[in-house]
Amino acid sequence: MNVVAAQRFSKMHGAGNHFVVVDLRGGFEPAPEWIRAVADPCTGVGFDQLLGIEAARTPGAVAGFRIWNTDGSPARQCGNGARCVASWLRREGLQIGRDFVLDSPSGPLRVEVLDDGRFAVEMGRPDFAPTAIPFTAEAEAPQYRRRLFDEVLSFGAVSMGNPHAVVEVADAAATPVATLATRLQGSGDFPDGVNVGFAQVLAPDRIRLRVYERGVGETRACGSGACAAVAVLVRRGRVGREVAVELPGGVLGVRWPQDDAPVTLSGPTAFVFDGSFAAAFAAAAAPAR
Ligand SMILES: N[C@H](CCC[C@H](N)C(=O)O)C(=O)O
Repeated sequence: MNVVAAQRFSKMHGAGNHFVVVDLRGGFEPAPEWIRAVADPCTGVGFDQLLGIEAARTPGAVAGFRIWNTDGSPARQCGNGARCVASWLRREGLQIGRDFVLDSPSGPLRVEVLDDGRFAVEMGRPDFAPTAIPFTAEAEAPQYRRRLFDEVLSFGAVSMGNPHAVVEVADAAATPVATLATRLQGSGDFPDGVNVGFAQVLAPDRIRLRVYERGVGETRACGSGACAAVAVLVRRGRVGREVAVELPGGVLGVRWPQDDAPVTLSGPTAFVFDGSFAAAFAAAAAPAR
């Protein structure tokens, strides 16, 4: 049987951040070339991340998932994706109640079902230690400064299971996001690369955010980026512990009750369509495991 031709998928989005969800439980292993082909919005489907559903890995979890970026690289954390995986599993008929655990590449995540297709995910504790990110700074600080070409960029850095830098800006809409983010990504300061957020504080409980992701580019929404932005801004005393994050694709809720507590991310999920890949996609796919 041609595993890839038979491979079904769902196109979903969470606050405008779009995903292709595939079920890996039958043994299908996506190859990087195949992932890049599916990511192309003209000749493939188009996504910010490919999400692969797997069996649970830890006791107590109902299922697991893996994450890939459009360039075929694996990612360790995806907040919007975790909500879409939860929604996908519920639609599949998995009896999961209102509160359950999913195994993500960066560890188990607790998920809560809210109303109207919304889900909340516990994204773990922000880790500001440079070695955890990883980031080459010698000591941890709320803000770092780096000269990049002709200007000095100030930013905070944190791991939400994946690496994030957060730059506070006066006007997110007017910020040259791609230029600044690719300079920071190319600086060599983040050995595993970095997702770069540009946050404009509107009020202590509301920010505007644009995120340029590692392995993807600018996205309409980034869940872990929203958590990272709030964590960095809380640490600098710029916002409170419960913040609405306005992204180009929608609004996400971020709550970080106290320093030693996990950050909770809430927001919408939506199904766009279901499909199955044509046989032509098989050419670039790896054999089944
Ligand atoms: N969009 C995702 C994050 C993807 C991060 C990925 N680009 C990486 O390499 O870490 C989210 O909603 O959290």
